[in-house]
Amino acid sequence: MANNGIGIANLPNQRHKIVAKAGGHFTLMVVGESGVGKTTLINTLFSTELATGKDHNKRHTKQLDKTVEIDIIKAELEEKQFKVKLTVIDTPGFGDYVNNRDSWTPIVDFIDDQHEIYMRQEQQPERKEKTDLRVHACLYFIRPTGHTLKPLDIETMKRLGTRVNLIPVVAKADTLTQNDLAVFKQRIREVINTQGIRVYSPPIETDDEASAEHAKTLMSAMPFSIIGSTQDVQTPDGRMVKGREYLWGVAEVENEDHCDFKKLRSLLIRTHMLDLISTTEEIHYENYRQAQMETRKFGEPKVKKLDNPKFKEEEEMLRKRFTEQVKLEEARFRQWEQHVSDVAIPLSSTIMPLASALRVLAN
Ligand SMILES: Nc1nc2c(ncn2[C@@H]2O[C@H](COP(=O)(O)OP(=O)(O)OP(=O)(O)O)[C@@H](O)[C@H]2O)c(=O)[nH]1
Repeated sequence: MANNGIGIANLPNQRHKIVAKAGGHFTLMVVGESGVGKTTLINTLFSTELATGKDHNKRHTKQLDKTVEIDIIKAELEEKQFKVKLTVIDTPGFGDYVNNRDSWTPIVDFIDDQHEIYMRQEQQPERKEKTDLRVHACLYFIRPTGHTLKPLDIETMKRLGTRVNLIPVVAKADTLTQNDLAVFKQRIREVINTQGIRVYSPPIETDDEASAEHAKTLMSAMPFSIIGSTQDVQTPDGRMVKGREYLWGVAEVENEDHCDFKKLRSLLIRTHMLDLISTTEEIHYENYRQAQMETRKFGEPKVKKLDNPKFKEEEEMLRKRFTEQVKLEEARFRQWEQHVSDVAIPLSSTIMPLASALRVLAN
């Protein structure tokens, strides 16, 4: 029978057409210390100058405002007539300070707030045009120290993993030797396991051997080592590739022997974008919704957390200083009072006889 595009068997094609026409909406968050290569990777991933780098000479001035910022970059990408509205959430300022305690708070709050905004919109009678900035994947950049995860990495990843599809990446993989990189990745995997950090794992489809195999390869490569570069360079054997040139040769972005960039790109853009979107909806958003529904009445606004731990710390310090100042002033006042009463006693001893003499005179 000729396939005329009608029937249940054609549903996947129909769905493909509908989805292709409507396009997708994908939100990617990047978290990592300054200069770890976030901007470069974003530009390498999407082959465009999507994100502009920061002025690294001015980085020291960030110490003054002491907050992690949230930058939103929007772009529309098209590949093979499939449009994707891409939103990249950058988080400059993370890990830049001497005391980085709680520097994950603005990031975690942003993720929660997006779930909250979406949930509130769903509860409205008119639900057509929803603003949706729920984060579908979060790339966590690990500095290539070659040692292990830092406490800040562990604490932040723990909090991110329960809220979002967390994908850890080892940044600037070209700065480590292949051997050191393998050891570093193994150590990170061990810490992730022992600390119970939840990371995104692609689903293993039992009915599709090829994709199950692909998913397994992706999983075993976690945390993905990456090299970012938008520069075209020539390899010693004459190929033009995206990479970074060194005296010893070229570190190639798309060479699987050099790093896992291709695997990461495949996961994000080619094979698992839809899964990242649906797990965000079905797991992370549902978790948030359920947790909120258990503690709030329908339609009730969220109690805004004013107790940012960082502000709380400052408030506590101010209160202490104020109390000390008051105590000091009180002591000074008491001293002065004592002094006044010491002076007043001899004075009263002269005034009193004078008063009785006057009274006698008056009589
Ligand atoms: N060796 C090496 N250097 C890299 C790599 N990726 C980026 N860099 C360099 O690292 C520096 C910082 O890169 P950015 O992409 O601006 O880093 P960032 O994380 O966006 O930094 P902020 O914008 O300050 O948050 C630049 O000089 C890049 O050329 C990489 O994979 N390997």
